[in-house]
Amino acid sequence: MSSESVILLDTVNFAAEKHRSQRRKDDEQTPYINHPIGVARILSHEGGITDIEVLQAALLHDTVEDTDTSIGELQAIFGQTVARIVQEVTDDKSFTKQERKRQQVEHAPHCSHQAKLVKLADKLYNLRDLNRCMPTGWTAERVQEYFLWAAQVVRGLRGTNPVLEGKLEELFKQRGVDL
Ligand SMILES: Nc1nc2c(ncn2[C@@H]2O[C@H](COP(=O)(O)OP(=O)(O)O)[C@@H](OP(=O)(O)OP(=O)(O)O)[C@H]2O)c(=O)[nH]1
Repeated sequence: MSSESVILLDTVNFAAEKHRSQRRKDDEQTPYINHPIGVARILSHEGGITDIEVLQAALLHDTVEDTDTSIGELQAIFGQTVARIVQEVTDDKSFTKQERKRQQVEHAPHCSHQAKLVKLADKLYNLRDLNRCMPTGWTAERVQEYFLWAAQVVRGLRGTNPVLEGKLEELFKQRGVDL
């Protein structure tokens, strides 16, 4: 097995252990790990990304925001670059949800190219997931609001990956949202 395959298996195993008890918000309570794996797969299979550190960061992108993982832990195990990308895509949960949403829009254009890739794939996954089924308790209005907000973030990520941006643009168009 190639050393990169070994690294990716180690990374996905770390993420799976960290997200072990978490579920998505859909009625089926899909295991949360499906999301980071899907984000990494979008990058490799649709975005044509082979940069292993971007793929690792995608697998780990919610570990600091949503589990007990620290950036220092990621740095020690996976190195400085992977930890830095994850840091860039991690919301500061000490702020209100509204403020975090505002910060994502403001920060998107200033992220590194690697972090922008992870953010694009993350949004693509979540928007497709919303088209697949509504999270428990969500209304059609909340879904539309998420699309509108996501478009603001994606506007700040333009010029990063034409394929992913094209697919996002199509999803926004279907909802009547201009990019
Ligand atoms: N579409 C969808 N999303 C789900 C599901 N389960 C969990 N999520 C997560 O919910 C978040 C979007 O919901 P919001 O209402 O905006 O945020 P909240 O988590 O603070 O409630 C996203 O996380 P996030 O880290 O806030 O991502 P993002 O909003 O930064 O993209 C998404 O990954 C699901 O079944 N479907």
